[in-house]
Amino acid sequence: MTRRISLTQYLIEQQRQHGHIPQELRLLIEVVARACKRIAISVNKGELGDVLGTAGSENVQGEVQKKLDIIANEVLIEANEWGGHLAAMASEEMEGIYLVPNRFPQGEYLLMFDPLDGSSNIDVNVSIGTIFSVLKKVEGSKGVSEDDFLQPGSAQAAAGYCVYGPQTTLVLTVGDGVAMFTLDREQGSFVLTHEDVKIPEDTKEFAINMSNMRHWDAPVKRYIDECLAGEEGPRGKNFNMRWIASMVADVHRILTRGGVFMYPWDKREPNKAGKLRLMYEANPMAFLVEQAGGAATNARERIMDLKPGKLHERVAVVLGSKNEVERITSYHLDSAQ
Ligand SMILES: O=P(O)(O)OC[C@H]1O[C@](O)(COP(=O)(O)O)[C@@H](O)[C@@H]1O
Ligand SMILES: [Mg+2]
Ligand SMILES: [Mg+2]
Repeated sequence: MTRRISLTQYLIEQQRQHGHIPQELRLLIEVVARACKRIAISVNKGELGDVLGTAGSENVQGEVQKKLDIIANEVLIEANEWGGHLAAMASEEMEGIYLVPNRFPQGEYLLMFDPLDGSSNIDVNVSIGTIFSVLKKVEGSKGVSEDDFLQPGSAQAAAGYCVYGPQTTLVLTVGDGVAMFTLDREQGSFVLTHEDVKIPEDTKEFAINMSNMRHWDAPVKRYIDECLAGEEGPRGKNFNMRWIASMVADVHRILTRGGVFMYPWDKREPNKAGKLRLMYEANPMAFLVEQAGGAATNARERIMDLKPGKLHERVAVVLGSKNEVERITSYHLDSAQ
């Protein structure tokens, strides 16, 4: 039975008893959680809050922005800029980094986020989320520039997401396993509902957008063909498939019952490494998945070892149940020889 303590109590334990996090990081995470509560309120209002539909603008990646993409971005910035623990922020929805203005207290941390993940699901009332990643400014560096953000995922001090689904659930790691907190709307607080989350090493469930099959690379096709062959095929077991098209919701299912998620490189845009973004989608999810005993690669290398070249860098993603991720990665490495 999981202890029913609040996010605040959990973080105080992490700070005081286990010495895993400094006070500034605890307070920063609490501010992010408060922002997620505000976003959850907007998400829940839907049509009534005039938050659905497009905003009529494009982000730096050339994607049409939804109203909620912009609302969630503003909520996260407003909540965090006066917190006093941050030097700068970066977001999917902003081209450059956002320096905390001088009128606010300055801190040592850098916060990155995908304010609203699963944008195509907003208007159809399907689970969406917010993904975040926390880094520390490199010691001794004066001021803050984009270069300060370009650290590998292994340097993350904390990472998590909040999924706005049938329940609003915040999932967090500070490098000491993964914990899940469900929002108690009456109390207005996140309550611990799963501690020490573990992803089973094996699975019979995969997640991939099958409509891209004709664009895949041979090792991806080989892996999925083998899954589809079921009991009669080389795997000797039947596989199930799920694709929610919100990475947050797909990863949440994997953290809950296992599975493998893939958004591989494909031939549609051969010059891009993948669709998903390294710094504020792949790295935080990789940190969570590894902390839960799973694995995360770009089909060849560990995602958290990659040294980012730019803020909005893209990456191929294979994550989830360890043995399955290792299999897919080995198919890619074999084909390169
Ligand atoms: O529509 P597709 O190509 O299946 O892509 C779905 C993927 O795109 C994303 O929605 C991208 O995230 P954003 O909504 O933040 O741009 C992922 O959450 C999801 O896994
Ligand atoms: Mg996203
Ligand atoms: Mg987004």
